[in-house]
Amino acid sequence: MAPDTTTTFDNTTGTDLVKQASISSCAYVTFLAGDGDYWKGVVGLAKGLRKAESKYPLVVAILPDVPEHHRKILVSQGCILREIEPVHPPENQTQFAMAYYVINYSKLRIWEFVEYSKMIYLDGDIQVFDNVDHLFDMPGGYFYAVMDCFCEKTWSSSPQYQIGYCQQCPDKVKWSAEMGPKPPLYFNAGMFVYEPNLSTYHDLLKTLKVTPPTLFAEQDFLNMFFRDVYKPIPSDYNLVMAMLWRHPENINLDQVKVVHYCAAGSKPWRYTGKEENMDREDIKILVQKWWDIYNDESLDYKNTVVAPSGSELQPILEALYEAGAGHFFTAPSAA
Ligand SMILES: O=c1ccn([C@@H]2O[C@H](COP(=O)(O)OP(=O)(O)O)[C@@H](O)[C@H]2O)c(=O)[nH]1
Ligand SMILES: OC[C@H]1O[C@H](O[C@@H]2[C@@H](O)[C@H](O)[C@@H](O)[C@H](O)[C@@H]2O)[C@H](O)[C@@H](O)[C@H]1O
Ligand SMILES: [Mn+2]
Repeated sequence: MAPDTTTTFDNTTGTDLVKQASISSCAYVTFLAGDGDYWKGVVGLAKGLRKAESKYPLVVAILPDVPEHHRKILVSQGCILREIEPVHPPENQTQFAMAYYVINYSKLRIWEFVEYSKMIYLDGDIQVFDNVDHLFDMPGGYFYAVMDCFCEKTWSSSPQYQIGYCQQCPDKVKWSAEMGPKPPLYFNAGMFVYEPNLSTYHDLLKTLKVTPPTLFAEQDFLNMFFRDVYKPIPSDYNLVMAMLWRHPENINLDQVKVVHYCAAGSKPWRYTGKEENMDREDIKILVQKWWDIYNDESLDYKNTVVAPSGSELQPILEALYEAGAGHFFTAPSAA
């Protein structure tokens, strides 16, 4: 849990100016690589979190190949940029489900962000339509994420797909014993709640060195690594798009808070409607909802929060700034 900073101040009037300043060191974090168009996803996410009135910042773990003009756009939208070095999986002839998945191992760097006690990772192709800040209050020590679905063609080379087994409907086609041990619950790595920690970080990198890459790259690796502490959370917190046509019985679109545009052809900023399932009415509505936020100028970040001077507030602002709230306002000017 994020540490609560109980701060009370005596001032000349002897009143407590601040009963409780809970500077919770929590933040959302996403990942951006390359000079392509995923930066649009990150801008959409930053504006979506603002629209959902989240009280936490969005950190963007960026690879060195993200160009300066994309970085400037993200900063202008209030993002906190953290440049990371790529993480490469061991040399191997693995065919990833998507060739570009190899860069996704770099996500592992976010365990190094220990200035935050708890973070929620969100892919750049995710949008948050309702406030999910309460996820930061869940008990610590676990890895929270939404269960994935094995029914898309991207899974076609997996044993699950070959027998038609999916954890979303385990009784439809049962896992047969001769297939070996039933796979443990498996999460989608596009959204998860985790606790940055240096020893976990070093353990991740050390374990990666001796783990042959597999179909879903870092997603498979994270599922293996956090298997014993993984706790499923409802799909409202990460609607893996294919669930809409694969397991509609498991989805209540009215309750969905977070949408993951991971199905082929569903990235809103590239949407043409031509790929399979992309002509569905629910997809068109979700893509339009993403664009409504992306195009909403009232959601653009404005440097509106500047520390007001004034002797009364000064000691509070200095304490808050020292306690790490510096990303909410500029350094208070000397009294
Ligand atoms: O060219 C790329 C590809 C991926 N990503 C990041 O890596 C995440 C995972 O890739 P993607 O979402 O495309 O995988 P999917 O969830 O669709 O399988 C993206 O959301 C982005 O945050 C990126 O920044 N640039
Ligand atoms: O690098 C592996 C990626 O694997 C996952 O994407 C997949 C997975 O969800 C499949 O189940 C879907 O069928 C597929 O569409 C989707 O792209 C994560 O979303 C992404 O963040 C990243 O970890
Ligand atoms: Mn994604």
